[in-house]
Amino acid sequence: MAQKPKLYYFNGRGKMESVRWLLGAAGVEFDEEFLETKEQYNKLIEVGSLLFQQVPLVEIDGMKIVQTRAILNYIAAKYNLYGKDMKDRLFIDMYVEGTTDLMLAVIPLPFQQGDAKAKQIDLIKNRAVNRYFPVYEKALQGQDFLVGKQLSIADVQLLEAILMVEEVHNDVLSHFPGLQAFKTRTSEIPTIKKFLQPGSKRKPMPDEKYVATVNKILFS
Ligand SMILES: N[C@@H](CCC(=O)N[C@@H](CS)C(=O)NCC(=O)O)C(=O)O
Repeated sequence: MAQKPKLYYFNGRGKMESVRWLLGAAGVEFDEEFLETKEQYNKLIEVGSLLFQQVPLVEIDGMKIVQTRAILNYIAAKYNLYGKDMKDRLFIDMYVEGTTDLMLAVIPLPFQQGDAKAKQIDLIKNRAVNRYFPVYEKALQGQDFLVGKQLSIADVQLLEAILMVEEVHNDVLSHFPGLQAFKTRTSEIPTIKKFLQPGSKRKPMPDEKYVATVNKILFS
């Protein structure tokens, strides 16, 4: 039996969360090693596991792979979540880059304070409502999935992004009926439903402990 993928990252969302989501949606079980100390991180660098001295790192199919996009693309292709042809993949990639950009606006929030944080919160709403969500609302008109007739990484990441933005602005979908329906529909897909249940590998909103661990390992 093939070994389960193993994820190396902090015990929190960050750049690894989309990988957890994608494996969850694919129905693939995985193990995790959480970085708690600088020694652990330095050791991964010393033994040559981190190509660019950065996590996320995923051990899968006998390889140690880094760079979030590369990891996600590999998993999406392996588990048939990457469309049926080159043209599908092109649109999937564009949609995924959009949700990635939106989520990259949310990820730094726990590390920010005061005015900078307030500005970032405003920016997130502005970008979600005026730039990104209208595109997905339109793309979903008359169809269940963003690209073609099957679930892809683009849908999985869109649901992740919607839930993430809703944690900051809970009314953000109020003018997007298509996205509301998409959220309900996609959350009912059995593998995703399971991933959304308490006790799954999905990480909660980052807390102070997570922020302190990341700061200690990367910035001290
Ligand atoms: N392009 C990389 C960036 C990864 C990245 O910035 N990782 C952070 C943790 S989230 C890191 O390891 N930083 C240490 C460093 O850059 O020296 C990716 O998307 O995976």
